[in-house]
Amino acid sequence: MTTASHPPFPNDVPTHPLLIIDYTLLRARNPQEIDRLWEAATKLGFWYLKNHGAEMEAEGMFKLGAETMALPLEEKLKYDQGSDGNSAGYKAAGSNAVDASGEKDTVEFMNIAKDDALAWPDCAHRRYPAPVERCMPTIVQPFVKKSLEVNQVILDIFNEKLELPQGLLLQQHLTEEHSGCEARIIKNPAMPHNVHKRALGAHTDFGSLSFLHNRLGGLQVLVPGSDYWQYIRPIPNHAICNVGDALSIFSGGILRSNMHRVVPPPGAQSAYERWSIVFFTRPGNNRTLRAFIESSPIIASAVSNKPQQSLETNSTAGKWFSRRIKYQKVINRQGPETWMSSRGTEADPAAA
Ligand SMILES: O=C(O)CCC(=O)C(=O)O
Ligand SMILES: [Fe+2]
Repeated sequence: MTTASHPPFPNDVPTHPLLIIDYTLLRARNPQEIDRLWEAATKLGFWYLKNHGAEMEAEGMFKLGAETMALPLEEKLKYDQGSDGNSAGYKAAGSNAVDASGEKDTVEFMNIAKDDALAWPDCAHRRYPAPVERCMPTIVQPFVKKSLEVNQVILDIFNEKLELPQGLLLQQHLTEEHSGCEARIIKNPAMPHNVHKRALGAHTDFGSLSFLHNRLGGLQVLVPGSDYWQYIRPIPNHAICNVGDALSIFSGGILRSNMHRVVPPPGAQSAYERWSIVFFTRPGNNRTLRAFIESSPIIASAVSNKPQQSLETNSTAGKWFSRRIKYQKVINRQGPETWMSSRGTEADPAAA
């Protein structure tokens, strides 16, 4: 990994530590490592993952990202995700709000749907800029497949810890079913030292599991019980994993979908472009988002202990996802209520 080209994360900036989970131990179903993962996933919902085996694939995605984002803006805009709630495609900087006031974000994304990556050379939803199409079989597909594999192992472990019937969580996330699963390339421009614009507003992730690779600081979490943002320090070759809304809802709130945001990197790192690569595992579009109370006594008891929390969304994963994307868009904004319409579990005070 190329870390030499930018200054290290400053030592004088406070960070929030995360548990470091070893994927090779998880794959071997090591009971102690599973307990540590469980602690991380239920208390904060974030952890580092080492030895995940996707280091080379992520590196390929960083290179592809640089080539893709270097295209002229007008070329990238030909692949725009639009404003109707579709995620796949390009999201220009400034097209999403970062808060209820409608302030604009500073990041650009290229979202590549898992369905398109796996259907290539056919197309499931849409086509992508030339570098992405060219690298689909050599870089995107291997990254998507590795990420799916890692997240499936974690889902299977959560399934057992939640005492769900075998395979129930995996059935919500079948690879061959169309879903919002996607690979994302994120670029935030270098910012002048005195500019503190939020790159990505405070949010919870929409899907089940996020597998994130970043190099510069800027990711921050709001730790339960505290009211200030804390940086997560990037560690070379360690992915940052987190639970999203869908998995939190399926688990009756036992697994935590925690608020996070992205701000410019701290200290001398702020003079550099910030890049990240994410894979989001999300349920099949037709799966209903609700707690599995009939399938697990521990989920049933978690739900009955928090009667105020709304875990009956009456929404499919596809609709939930599409609503959140649509109402984040500045172009769809009518007022603060539009931002509220884009919210997921973070809007539910009982989930805090
Ligand atoms: O870039 C990062 O470090 C985090 C990105 C993120 O939170 C997201 O894309 O949902
Ligand atoms: Fe996120």
